[in-house]
Amino acid sequence: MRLKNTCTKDLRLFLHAEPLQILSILRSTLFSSSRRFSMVFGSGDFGGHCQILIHWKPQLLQGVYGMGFNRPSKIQENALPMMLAEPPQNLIAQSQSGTGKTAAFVLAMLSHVNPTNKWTQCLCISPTYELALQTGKVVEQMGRFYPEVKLAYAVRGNKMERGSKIQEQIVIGTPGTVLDWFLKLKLMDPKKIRVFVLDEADVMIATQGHQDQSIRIQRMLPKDCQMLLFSATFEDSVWKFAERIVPDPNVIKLKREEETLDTIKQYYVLCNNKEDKFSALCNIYGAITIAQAMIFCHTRKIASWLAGQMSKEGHQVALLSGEMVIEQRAAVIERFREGKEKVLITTNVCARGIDVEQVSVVINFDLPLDKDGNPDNETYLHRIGRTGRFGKRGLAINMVDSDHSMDVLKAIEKHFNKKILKLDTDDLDEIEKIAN
Ligand SMILES: Nc1ncnc2c1ncn2[C@@H]1O[C@H](COP(=O)(O)OP(=O)(O)OP(=O)(O)O)[C@@H](O)[C@H]1O
Repeated sequence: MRLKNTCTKDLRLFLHAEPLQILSILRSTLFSSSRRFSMVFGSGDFGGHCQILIHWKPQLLQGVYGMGFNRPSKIQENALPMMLAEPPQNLIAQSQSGTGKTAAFVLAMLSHVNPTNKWTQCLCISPTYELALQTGKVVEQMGRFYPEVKLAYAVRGNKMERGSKIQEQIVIGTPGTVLDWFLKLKLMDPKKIRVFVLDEADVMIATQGHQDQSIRIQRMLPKDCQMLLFSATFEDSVWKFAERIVPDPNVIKLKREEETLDTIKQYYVLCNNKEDKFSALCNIYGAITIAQAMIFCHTRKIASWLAGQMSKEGHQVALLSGEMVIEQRAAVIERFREGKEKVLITTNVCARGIDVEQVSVVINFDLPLDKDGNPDNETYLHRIGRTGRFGKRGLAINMVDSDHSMDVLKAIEKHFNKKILKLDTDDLDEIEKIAN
């Protein structure tokens, strides 16, 4: 067992260490001195220095390695020791999109479950149906060598009978349905929950009613239940919410300029109108090979116009928008994930958090604005985070078509303190260069 540095921030564990050895080192270094500490760490560096996931259930390690994970990301390296500690530690954690937060808390949930107990012990709430299903998929994949652990989805459409009891140890759902399962249908006992995860806290509070529902759920849980909250961004409102949800937390937080990943290159293109933006898009497609792309538009009308134009050009296009029922949306995302369509055109909210590995380019056909027409930095971050997943390189291209959208771009640039470079889409050589 080689341990380079025993300071909490820099704890490095190397492959081939026995799980029990690791555990005892973790206990003696991380947890004995102070129960509460915070860390700030750099971005985009998957370092390669930490080589093992701390674990002791062989079925779970098998699942982790079976997913092709052989080293943890920075957030996993930092958060897992706290999440897996005894006694359980509470955690508020921020990490950029696509850096492995979901995988981290899924591993924590799976490791805390007692499979012989046939009741719900771990509860994860997600802001949308799609995200709940996506997280469930990770549970299924990671837990596939651990079949004793079962999963249920507390989402709209999953009809349950009042008074029946949920035997699944892990429940993933959206806040409204989870509340119904607790209160109206009495399907599970909140007092038996040992791990509570709130995922995508920033998206959660942006959805009407979810904030209050989340707080109501949290209040029903036992005092010693482990509370974990994750978010890609931490505006003040998210932070206040997080503190209400997670008492006495350990905190992992990023500096503002670390919020955008260095692995995602950001550009803007100057255009005059939507037709002009479309021809810039065609030039980009003509110059570089794009595995899969996501294109964000401000309105459904523009999104469907663009989908029509791109289809005429021979692209396989999928359109995702808010007016679709959730099952339709899930089906569109699934087809895109399977690579049946190469382009996904969408409006704002429903595409947050979607994890599709092959997305190499994100295009903001329209820059993100909040409901008052101001720059929406959080949404920008979520959108560009659909590419550059897990240390891969990604490209984000913003279409600017007015003085106002230029102002929006400048404001976003200033907010994240990251340069967004100009791209001339008439110059094919230049486009080719940025893709390399
Ligand atoms: N240790 C690992 N090694 C290799 N790949 C990993 C590892 N952890 C996660 N991944 C993969 O990286 C991608 C992003 O992971 P994940 O969805 O957990 O990120 P996230 O931070 O939750 O993203 P978001 O904030 O967008 O929801 C997924 O495809 C996942 O399978």
